[in-house]
Amino acid sequence: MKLKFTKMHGAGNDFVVIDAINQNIQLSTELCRHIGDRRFGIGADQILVVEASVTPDVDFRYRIFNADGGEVEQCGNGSRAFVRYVTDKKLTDKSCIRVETMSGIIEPRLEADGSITVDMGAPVLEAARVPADVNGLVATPQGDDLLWPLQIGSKTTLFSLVSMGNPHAVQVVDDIDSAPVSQDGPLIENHRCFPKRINAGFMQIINRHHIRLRVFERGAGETLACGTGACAAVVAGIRRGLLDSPVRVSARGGELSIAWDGPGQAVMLSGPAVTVFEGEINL
Ligand SMILES: N[C@@H](CCC[C@H](N)C(=O)O)C(=O)O
Repeated sequence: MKLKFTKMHGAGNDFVVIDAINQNIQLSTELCRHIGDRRFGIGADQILVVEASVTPDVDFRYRIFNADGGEVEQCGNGSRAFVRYVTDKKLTDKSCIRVETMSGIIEPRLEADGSITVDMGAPVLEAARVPADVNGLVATPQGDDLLWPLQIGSKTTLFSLVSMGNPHAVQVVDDIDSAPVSQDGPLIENHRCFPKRINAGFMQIINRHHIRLRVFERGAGETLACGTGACAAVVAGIRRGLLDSPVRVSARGGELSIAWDGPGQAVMLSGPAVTVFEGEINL
């Protein structure tokens, strides 16, 4: 079988995007792993699948698979790539579209200047709903925020737990370049407190409107940028009184911008979405 695809990225977080409206494709875990493989397949952090929605008033269904083949709830950078894709492929002529994901509806908007802003919905801040099993742990109150002390290797680290539809554990570090991302990332991702595993964010605060961020993503390893990770880090930083909206997020692969007005409000994510090439793969 031949499958047409488009290779895209958002701030270096790269995707294989597949049109499942005009192509008949059944994606298995194995197939996603093969497509995501950088040596034997095409190579990507995530595989994004564009489907028609069956829900009234919703334009598309958007499915997200990590490079390890697991289907996940949300992908912020992918949602911008999704909009660029459906617009360029003329699958819609709307500038504001409603997209169904595993974790609910998101509303990305194509701005007049070509940039894309996504209403990512309100963050979930209760640890149990992230989900995290923190029974027995003592949370550290900081204002109205809670920091959870987790044993990572031989040390105890304080984490903010945030769900943007997908789970994030965010810690503040002094220096992002020397942060133990590759060493601690897998330990955090697979920590026994996180029944669905977790994305591990390492945030360095530059000033109240600017952070540097690295994310060890669940199912993909460290990526050059993580959109939901940027949302989660900014939400955590604002709740701890360390940041003010809007916040510029410098990732290794590019810049994102996050705005959030506080609990119960939607997080707005802006950033680039770029098409790299089109191709066809024999499967
Ligand atoms: N790169 C993404 C997040 C993709 C999913 C994540 N790895 C997970 O497993 O939750 C983004 O830009 O948000």
